Amino acid sequence: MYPVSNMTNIAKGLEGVLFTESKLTFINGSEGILTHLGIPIQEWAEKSTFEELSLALLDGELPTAEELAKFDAQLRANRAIPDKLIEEIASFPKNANPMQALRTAVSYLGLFDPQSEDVSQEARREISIRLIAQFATIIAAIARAREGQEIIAPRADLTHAGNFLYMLNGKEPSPEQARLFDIALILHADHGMNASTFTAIATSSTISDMYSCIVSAIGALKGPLHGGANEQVMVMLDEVGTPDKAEAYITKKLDNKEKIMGVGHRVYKYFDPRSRVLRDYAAMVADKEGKSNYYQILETIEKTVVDRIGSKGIYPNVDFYSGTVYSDLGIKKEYFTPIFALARISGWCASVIEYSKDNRLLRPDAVYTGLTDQHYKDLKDRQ
Ligand SMILES: CC(=O)SCCNC(=O)CCNC(=O)[C@H](O)C(C)(C)COP(=O)(O)OP(=O)(O)OC[C@H]1O[C@@H](n2cnc3c(N)ncnc32)[C@H](O)[C@@H]1OP(=O)(O)O
Ligand SMILES: O=C([O-])CC(=O)C(=O)O
Repeated sequence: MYPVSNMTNIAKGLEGVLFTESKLTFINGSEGILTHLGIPIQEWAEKSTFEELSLALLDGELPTAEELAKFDAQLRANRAIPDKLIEEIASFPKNANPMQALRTAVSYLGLFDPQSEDVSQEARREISIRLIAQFATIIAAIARAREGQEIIAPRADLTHAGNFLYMLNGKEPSPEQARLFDIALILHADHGMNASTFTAIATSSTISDMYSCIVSAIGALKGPLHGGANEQVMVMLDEVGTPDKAEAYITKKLDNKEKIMGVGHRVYKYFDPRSRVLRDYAAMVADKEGKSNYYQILETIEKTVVDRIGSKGIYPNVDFYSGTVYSDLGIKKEYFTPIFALARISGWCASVIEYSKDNRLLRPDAVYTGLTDQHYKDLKDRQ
């Protein structure tokens, strides 16, 4: 008989387990507070840019104007992707899931990077800059190819957000549209030890290469319990149809013990502060464009959920309102999760770099609950 460990210490879902230190992101889930480098997310959204937050996360400090200008120039200079990759993306099956396509494209991109096997901190940072820049080009190319449209080359004279919308929609966005998208990217850039960041770190903890870390993270973000929820919220809105049907729809789902997408969070037991910022923009868009249908449905769903299960700590998360903002920018729901990745690439890279400074192999354990004292039985003796 082998010793069998006791079950009392299982932290299911690693809930509340502290495995490392980080100076990047702080979350207070009971009060709905999120900060990066100690600065509230609302201030980042109001005053900063995705470029600046990305650099601040990579280096763990606010950049000077000169450092930011250099980083911005590096991003602009690194937007192009290899022709071979463009050809490959153009040949992906049209019905492939865009997150599968992204995972494949990033893996393929790594084959062309002569630095890809270098796991030094300097190389990890240089690769990160290229990945942040090239994610935009890859995701826009995947969307265009999937829609049967011509792939558009990046432009160096536009901001990161503006250039992405240009490559995606085939026309330059207005400054307001580019800024709105920039804010959405800021809100999604990092979020502590979420499942995809943890996955990236787990891969990096074996001293694996940057591309492998990011490909692992894309796979984790894809699921509907994490980044995939934003697309599912739009599916729900289309199922509901009109605002007057929202309350009955949600009540029925909750009565049937079904989950509502875009609400609930492992850490937030109150409003996710990112959902408040996005709600304000969603409301603005609804008023301005007279497109209030989705917004009104969401408002009713929010009220019904908070009334019914707010006491369990279930409130809207970041995925709840983001889709309506993206829809207004002409983005189809199939691309919402890749767009989450477009922002989260900064957090993934920054977290891998931070963890690698004082690496320790991640290797938790499981309580063994299987058989003991068995012996191999020949196939012929098994029933
Ligand atoms: C960017 C992001 O990743 S944000 C999260 C995006 N994901 C979603 O929006 C998917 C919907 N939400 C969920 O599935 C969950 O809230 C998660 C996975 C995000 C977090 O789940 P957990 O921390 O494991 O919470 P858990 O499942 O223990 O829920 C606690 C209670 O709230 C209920 N609950 C949690 N989320 C929801 C939901 N979305 N709808 C209805 N009830 C819910 C659970 O059924 C459970 O009820 P019970 O105690 O009566 O059994
Ligand atoms: O932190 C989490 O578990 C999920 C989340 O909100 C994010 O990744 O943005």
